[in-house]
Amino acid sequence: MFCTRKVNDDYTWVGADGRRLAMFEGVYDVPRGISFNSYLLMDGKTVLFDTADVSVCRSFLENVAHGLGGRALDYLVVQHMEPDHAADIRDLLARHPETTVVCSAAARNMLAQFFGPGYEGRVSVVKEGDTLCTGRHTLHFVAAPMVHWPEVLMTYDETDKLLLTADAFGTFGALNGALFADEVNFHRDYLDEARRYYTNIVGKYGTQVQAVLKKAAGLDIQMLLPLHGFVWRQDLGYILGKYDLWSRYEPEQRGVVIAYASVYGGTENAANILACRLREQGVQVEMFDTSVTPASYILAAAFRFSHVVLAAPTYNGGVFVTMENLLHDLTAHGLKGRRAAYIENGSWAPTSARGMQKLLEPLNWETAADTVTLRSALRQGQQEDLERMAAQLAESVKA
Ligand SMILES: Cc1cc2nc3c(=O)[nH]c(=O)nc-3n(C[C@H](O)[C@H](O)[C@H](O)COP(=O)(O)O)c2cc1C
Repeated sequence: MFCTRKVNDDYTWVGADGRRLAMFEGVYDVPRGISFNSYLLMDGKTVLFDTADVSVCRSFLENVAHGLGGRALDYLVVQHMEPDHAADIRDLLARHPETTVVCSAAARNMLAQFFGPGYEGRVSVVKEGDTLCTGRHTLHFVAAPMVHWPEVLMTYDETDKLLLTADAFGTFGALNGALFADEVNFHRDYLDEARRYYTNIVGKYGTQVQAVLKKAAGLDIQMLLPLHGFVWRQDLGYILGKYDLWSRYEPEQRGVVIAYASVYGGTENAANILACRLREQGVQVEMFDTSVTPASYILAAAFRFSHVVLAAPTYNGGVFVTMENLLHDLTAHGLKGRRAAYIENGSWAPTSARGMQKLLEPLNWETAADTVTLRSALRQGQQEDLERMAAQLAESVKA
């Protein structure tokens, strides 16, 4: 049975929630599920914006059929070829031989890569500035290359003043019956997952996001329709403001993320003591054990806060493996402008601070405090080293 929601008079959400996915894109756990959004415009011509993930194909096709109410599907606008939105294209086009695919030239090539030959005759390639009139509605295509794939298009409906944003403004988390961000307490219940979605999936492409935000600033936008998460029809400045900060790599909050790795507890002990000394000085702290918390959460926290403390044992002459993994992730996402401090540990030749700094070199982070070196465990007098680190960090956080 169909499960759809009206966005407005002419647009209908025909997507689906997924709650059985263990790992989104094979990397990100999604304990609260994820939605795969697709939108149907019913006008003189009918237009579907993107398809959905293979896991929700049956519900999606049922929703589209219901939304069309027996009418032909004139256009499928493919804004993004990533399979969580494009996997159902083949099934959809098999059911609708009348449909023309509207997409960028890069998406046309990917269509052939994913689905083989046979679609060329059904594709109409559009580029930035091209329009499609469907009757009452005029659609403008806005190129959004590398937000976060090269073929991405966004679509601006100048009639209803809404922007279909592809993966931008998405969030992890199923919709659970809500469609609009103003139907939930987004700030309290979804912002963390929106940040984790943005920073991990789009975060590397801050420059490209800034370019799209500049284009968006020139449009009168009343609604944002992303491919995951909620439709924004109120307080658009809130989410646009977050995207502006995140894409400029500006922290949302002054404070310290402490990410530590520890085999036997010595490094963890030092990290806990440092957290106490920081709190005593009124500094906001968030702590993560890199062996327990997936890197995606720690990366998102590092985007949120201004300072990062990294604490890890030396491991076979290098850095303990779960910390090494986190540092690769931070570097891969190009997070700029954080200030860092390091706690290293080793039972015979502690070198993990140097190892961590080397891994983070491409980010050019400034160092905010003297490194603390443990030899197996904190020894008498080393509490003072941690106090000094906390004082230096507190000064830098409050600067
Ligand atoms: C597999 C393995 C490799 C290690 N390699 C080194 C090393 O190369 N240099 C060193 O000084 N300590 C090395 N250590 C020792 C740990 O770094 C040291 O015991 C440290 O104090 C552990 O900190 P923790 O109590 O936070 O787990 C190694 C330990 C293990 C288990």
